[in-house]
Amino acid sequence: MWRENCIPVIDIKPLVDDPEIGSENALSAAKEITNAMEDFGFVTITNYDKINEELIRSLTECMTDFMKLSLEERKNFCVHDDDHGYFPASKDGKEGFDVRIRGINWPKDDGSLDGIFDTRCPTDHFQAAAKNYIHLISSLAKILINSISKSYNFGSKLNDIMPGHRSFLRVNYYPPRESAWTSGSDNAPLNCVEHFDSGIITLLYQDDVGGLEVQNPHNDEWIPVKPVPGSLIVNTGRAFERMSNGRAKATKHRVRFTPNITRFSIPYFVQPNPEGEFWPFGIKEEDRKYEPVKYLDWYNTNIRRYFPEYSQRSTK
Ligand SMILES: O=C(O)CCC(=O)C(=O)O
Ligand SMILES: [Fe+2]
Repeated sequence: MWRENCIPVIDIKPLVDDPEIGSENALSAAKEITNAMEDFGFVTITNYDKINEELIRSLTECMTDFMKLSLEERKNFCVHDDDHGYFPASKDGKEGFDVRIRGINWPKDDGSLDGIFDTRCPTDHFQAAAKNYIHLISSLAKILINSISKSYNFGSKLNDIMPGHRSFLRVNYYPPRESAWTSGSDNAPLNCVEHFDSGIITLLYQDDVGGLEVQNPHNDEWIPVKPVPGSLIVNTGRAFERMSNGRAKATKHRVRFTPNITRFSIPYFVQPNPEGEFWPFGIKEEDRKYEPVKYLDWYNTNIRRYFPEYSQRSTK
């Protein structure tokens, strides 16, 4: 447990080159990821070169242009009854834009994604950049879900609840501010409140400003998740913790306040079909710690209740 107080960095290329995990190298990358999900709930992965600087720049430039609109104009892109579109700053001062392709199927092996593009974007350029990002990140999601399924003997159970998935991309924009809007359990000034992610996994890009921290559940200490150029972060969501019978850990995280600087992060929240049922897959009935639940019911009763400030938005 918490072998060292720093988040492991893993080269993902062996797994991308061999997603069926036939080679020793792919197997050892898969194992390292599993270990990290159980120790920290967080891992930094390198060498997924499809998400490159240019792709990130085009998305963050579109978001920067959008932020030049007045708040009133930006609010035209809010979708109040569903989980996409613009969300203005609330408790922690962070704002952002959620973009969703309702995945009819889980991505095909060539990375192409069938789906319905739900989100009205501010410009065609924004829409194209978001679509492009979602296509490339969701093929990484598929590789990781496959690796998780193999490591935990899920069989096809997890893949079976992915068609119709409601994964979504969020572009988080932290405006430059002189002081923080909120603080943490230890009074640290924050830019993003302490929270768990709720889905299966989150694939997160953070820029080089820093500030992301994860809590060691054993001693409550906050550990920085340092920006590593060209990397992405993978973290465990509550649903995967449950599916793995508590072996993978969803760990609390937050973003520390940094004065007078704009910060971007881009999470892709991998979530199953809201109607999909899950339980500790691959575990004998008598050893299961959790009952079967439907994703949306479980989210509404468990997650929304405990983190109202962080989950006002639906996962439909
Ligand atoms: O901005 C970050 O680095 C983390 C954001 C985050 O945890 C989230 O949006 O769930
Ligand atoms: Fe998060």
